[in-house]
Amino acid sequence: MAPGQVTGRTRPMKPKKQQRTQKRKRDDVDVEQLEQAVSELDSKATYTNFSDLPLSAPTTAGLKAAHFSALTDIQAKAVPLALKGKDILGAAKTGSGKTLAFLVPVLENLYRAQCVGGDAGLGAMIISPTRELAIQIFEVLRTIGRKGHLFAAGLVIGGKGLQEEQDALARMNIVVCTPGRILQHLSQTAAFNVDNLRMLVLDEADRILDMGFKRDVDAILEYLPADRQTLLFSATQTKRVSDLARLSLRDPEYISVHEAATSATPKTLQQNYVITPLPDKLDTLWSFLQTSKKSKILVFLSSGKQVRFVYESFRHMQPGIPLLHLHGRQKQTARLDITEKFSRAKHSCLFATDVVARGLDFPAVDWVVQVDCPEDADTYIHRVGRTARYEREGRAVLFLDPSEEAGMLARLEQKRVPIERINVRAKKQSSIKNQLQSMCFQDPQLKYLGQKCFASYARSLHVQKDREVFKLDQYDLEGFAASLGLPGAPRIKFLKADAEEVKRRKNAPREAAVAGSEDEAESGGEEDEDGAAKTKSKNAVRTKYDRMFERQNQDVLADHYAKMIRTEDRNDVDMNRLDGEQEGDDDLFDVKRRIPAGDDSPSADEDDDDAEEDASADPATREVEGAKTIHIPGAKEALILDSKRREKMLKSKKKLLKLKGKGSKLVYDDDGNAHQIYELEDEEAFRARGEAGEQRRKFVEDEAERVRQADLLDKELAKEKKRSKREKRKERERAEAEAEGGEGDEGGVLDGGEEDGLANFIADAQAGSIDGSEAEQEPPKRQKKWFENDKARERTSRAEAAGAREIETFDDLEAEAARLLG
Ligand SMILES: Nc1ncnc2c1ncn2[C@@H]1O[C@H](COP(=O)(O)OP(=O)(O)OP(=O)(O)O)[C@@H](O)[C@H]1O
Repeated sequence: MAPGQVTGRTRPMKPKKQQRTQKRKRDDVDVEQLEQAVSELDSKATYTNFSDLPLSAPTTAGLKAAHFSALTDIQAKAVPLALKGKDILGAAKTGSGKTLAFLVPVLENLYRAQCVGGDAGLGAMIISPTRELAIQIFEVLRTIGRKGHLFAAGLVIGGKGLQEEQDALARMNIVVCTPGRILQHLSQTAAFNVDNLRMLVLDEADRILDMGFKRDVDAILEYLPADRQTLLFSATQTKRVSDLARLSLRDPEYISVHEAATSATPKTLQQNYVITPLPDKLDTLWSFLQTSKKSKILVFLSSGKQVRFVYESFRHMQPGIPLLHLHGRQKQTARLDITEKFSRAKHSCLFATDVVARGLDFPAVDWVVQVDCPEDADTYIHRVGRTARYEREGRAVLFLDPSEEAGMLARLEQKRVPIERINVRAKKQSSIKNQLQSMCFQDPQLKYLGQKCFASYARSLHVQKDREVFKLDQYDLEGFAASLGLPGAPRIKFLKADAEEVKRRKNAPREAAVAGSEDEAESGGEEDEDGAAKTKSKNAVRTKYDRMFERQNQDVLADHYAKMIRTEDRNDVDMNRLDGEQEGDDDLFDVKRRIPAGDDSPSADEDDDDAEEDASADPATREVEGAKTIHIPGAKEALILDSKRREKMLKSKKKLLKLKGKGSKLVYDDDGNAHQIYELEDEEAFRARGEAGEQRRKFVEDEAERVRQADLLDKELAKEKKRSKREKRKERERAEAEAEGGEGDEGGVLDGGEEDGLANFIADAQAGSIDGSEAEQEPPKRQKKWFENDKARERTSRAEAAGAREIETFDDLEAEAARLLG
């Protein structure tokens, strides 16, 4: 089988094509025999090997080449039924071979239907919730289809040019895809014809049918012919009647390999949990890595921001095991690269979101560590299923906050997940809190990541549906912030439920924009992190303001933005919130839209991105009394919003700075803690040191002594300076004297050393005199000074000339002085 391959019919037949045609003729005979054998197949019988089933020669050869011979439980039950054209809901444990349970029937049913080549059109569509899983399914399809099948198969998951995919789609017989991208083609690619579709497969069906993909899947189903075979597979299967109705299943067979089993997870998987209060989670994780350096570990965290922070901070601390990280916000190429690296690695630790929780078949994972509690038992089952695959051994450990223990254990018990508590050995437990703190202090980027990590974790807790497991008020969030190395918990604002309606009305324009974009996401979005459909606009025009207000966690400050805000306590990032708003502690983040007075539709300069950032992010902008007065922290007075010019001013960082007061100076101690220059001492500590008068006297004495010592030092330094000055002068005089003594001695004069300038000047003068041409000349006339007339200058010159001639000794000088005075 060649992916994306198509045969042309207008050109003369090449030898290869001839061979193919002959092969097809042979296949026709095969097909008839196979049809007969399949119709006689007893779907209730127990089959143990692939060779027991009526499979085509290419499939048999492909399976053999990949060393698949014995059927797994799910394969033994599902394949015969699927070969007979039945709709199937297949549920089996993770790693039990569900992929082959649907791929073998896909190849076989299309083969028997001779759905091959460009004219046959698309015969089978296999939908996966994530790109990584789609790629993996496609690889397995290639592996077992490469021995003689002529289907054109393709992968449509985005990340490539749309045009490229469009061209290939028109010729495909089998497509493996993600919901968002295939829907995009169904609605945009004219040549993509699905009228002949015979089989639809949903891998991780429960995930694909849940709310995140609902709109996409419903829209896809609209395009597909109703007369088709549908196969649904998952480790946690849906049996909801509404889902089955949506898919128009025809008398489906429900095959559950779980139901007979005592547990929903593989027998070879050892599962434990440890009670770790939220603030100690990273310490426990670090300690775990320190004791498992020779393992392959997959660590699940609840969001991409958590993943980034843990990866970046742990990387700096050099844990002694190669680290990788994967989340939905990474570029597709990077994601693939990391997936491959982790697959190949022998010892490595991958920090990841639930984007890798389902279906991925990383070889030989030793440990699955769930640092953040999964949202439900199904997610737990999929996560731990990344280890102990297909009869291999594996271990899983779940970190639970004390408040999560009872609720989560009850959920796991309901799903028949056997899990036991273990304790962390105190001896092995080490703390990285101080290291994280100093790293966050030194690296503002890391601190910013930490803030975002905190906010996203708090948000993830808040949006959890299962309130019996996730009790928001029982988490030590302050301690958690400290454990991330943050100087305090970024304050996250939760709305009060009853205040929600008021806010909704106030924020109506934003909500409309967000709702619009969500619609888009569900109908045309691509998968983003954690497998959720990503917002993607197609028809609605979204301005940058819409995007701006959709942003989450605006209350966590970016560095540049934090600098603009005067706070008593810099950790309290939510200090400058709207006046009069009440603090709630049990509801959603408040992402408050700040509406300029008298203008609901943003009118600022669309090109000024900085301005947009500042204006959007600045919680210091307040709405007071109908949003007419704005208070800028640090500004002397409130700013009245009475014109567009003033509004603009608020959007310019530079202008905003002008309105602000100056910051106060801080000094940092050796541990990196900031202090005011003069800080009041703790009163108790002060009293403990003795009576105030005595302390004062001692202070004065000490200071006097310090001043005396400093004075002595100063005097010594001054003396030293004087001495060296004197020596330098003497040195210079000596050099001058030597130079004068050596006049006429050419070598001596020109070898000026330190006093080159002087030596050269003398040499020039000599050259003039040797030349002789100007020997008898008068010295050049000096410039007239501003107070001299011509006569006065003449007089002075004569006197100078006379003086110059006569004064040679001290006696001459005295005589001249007497002459002048007399
Ligand atoms: N018949 C078989 N013989 C030997 N190995 C098999 C067989 N079927 C599947 N495997 C192997 O078992 C592993 C798990 O298979 P697969 O990925 O299909 O599991 P799964 O049930 O889809 O798991 P998940 O629920 O996590 O998606 C793979 O490495 C695959 O190669």
